[in-house]
Amino acid sequence: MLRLDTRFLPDFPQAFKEHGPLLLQAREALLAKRKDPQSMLGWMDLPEDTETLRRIRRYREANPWVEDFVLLGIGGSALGPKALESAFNESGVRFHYVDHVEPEPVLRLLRGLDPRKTLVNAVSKSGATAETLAALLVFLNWLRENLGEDWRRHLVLTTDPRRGALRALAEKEGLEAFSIPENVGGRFSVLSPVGLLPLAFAGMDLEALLMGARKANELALAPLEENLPLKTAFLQHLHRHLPITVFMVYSERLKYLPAWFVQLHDESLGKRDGEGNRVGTTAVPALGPQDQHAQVQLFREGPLDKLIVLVVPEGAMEDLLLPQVEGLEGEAGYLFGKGLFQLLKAEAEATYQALAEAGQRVYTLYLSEVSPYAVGWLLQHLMWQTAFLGELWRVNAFDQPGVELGKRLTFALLGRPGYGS
Ligand SMILES: O=P(O)(O)OC[C@H]1O[C@](O)(CO)[C@@H](O)[C@@H]1O
Repeated sequence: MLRLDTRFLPDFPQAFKEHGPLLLQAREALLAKRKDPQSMLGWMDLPEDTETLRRIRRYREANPWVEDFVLLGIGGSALGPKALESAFNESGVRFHYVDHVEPEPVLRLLRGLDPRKTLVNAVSKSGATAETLAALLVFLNWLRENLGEDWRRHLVLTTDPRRGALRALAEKEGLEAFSIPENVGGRFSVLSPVGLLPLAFAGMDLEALLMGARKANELALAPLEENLPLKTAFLQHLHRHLPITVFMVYSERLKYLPAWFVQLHDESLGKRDGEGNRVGTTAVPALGPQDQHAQVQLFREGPLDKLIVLVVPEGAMEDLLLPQVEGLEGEAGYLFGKGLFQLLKAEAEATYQALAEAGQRVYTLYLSEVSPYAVGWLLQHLMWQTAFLGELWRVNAFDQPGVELGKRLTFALLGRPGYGS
């Protein structure tokens, strides 16, 4: 269950009603592109793809020996699985993410792994990402050196159905490979094999995850009054004059979710529009209660230049009672006999009120609980929010031209042929 609370934005309901035609027009414009394979809207259909889920489950069952799962990938090829595995891994399989190029942690990882018990999943839609290719060179060589001809069973690829270096490698070596649909972009791919394959090894309830995402799809197509994604897209649109949008999650299990949202929001919406104007707001990640002892100072007394979104669970899957401890009555007596979740909820509510009191524009998305269903709903909801904003801000939410120069300069610095010196 996902519930929007805008009690500190009293002007919102009326403004939402007044902008109804604009919002419905944006939705129509987006949906009109749905049939065009170039439109990159395939993420809308992922929650219905039960055939891929069946294939992934069969692959998981055929490989019960895995004790360490190493994901090689970056950006949308790592952030989604990392966020969900961190929240829902109950399997005992250890996960490692090589989504960087710092040698020491990679060396430490290699020295600690047993290749016979390790499955490496290289994830790259393009098959051209330098960080992922570098990691693949290391781990493919490591598997070959340690396992001989058996190495092929320990490497699975997730990539484009037809193109790119990873697809070519899979075909040449007869490797197991899963496809990222051509019309699904990286930061929208968490419900494709990019997320589903690792999460199957993490023992996550993937049916519930996809069921929640289907709920978000249903609401995105609903009439205005029930249309949660249009409501939060409009909240972002109404506050587009504020340069910062804070995404603050009150869940330790979801601590990697803000990084996933930062890529989704900033890489989709930080663009030039049709007239060449620079468009976009900056997503700032935050974690409760950690940032009550950090960024909240800035949010309370710094510039009133932020739209703040709190993501707060309303219930716990299980709670932990705080015992009485003799000698701590003075300072901690008010906690005796309360549940830890009661403290989490009180702190989230207090922060919500304190931020509103400071004059920041703030709203809350309440999750019924941190469950696969509720988080699947939230992820797909945020993808719809982002896609609607692309229409409202007249930008292409599904490309990322701005990241290309850095890649070309890297190639030149490394002397890649055809990229200058
Ligand atoms: O999955 P790939 O093609 O390796 O891309 C990884 C990431 O790099 C980007 O393409 C940006 O360079 C992101 O959009 C993407 O999530």
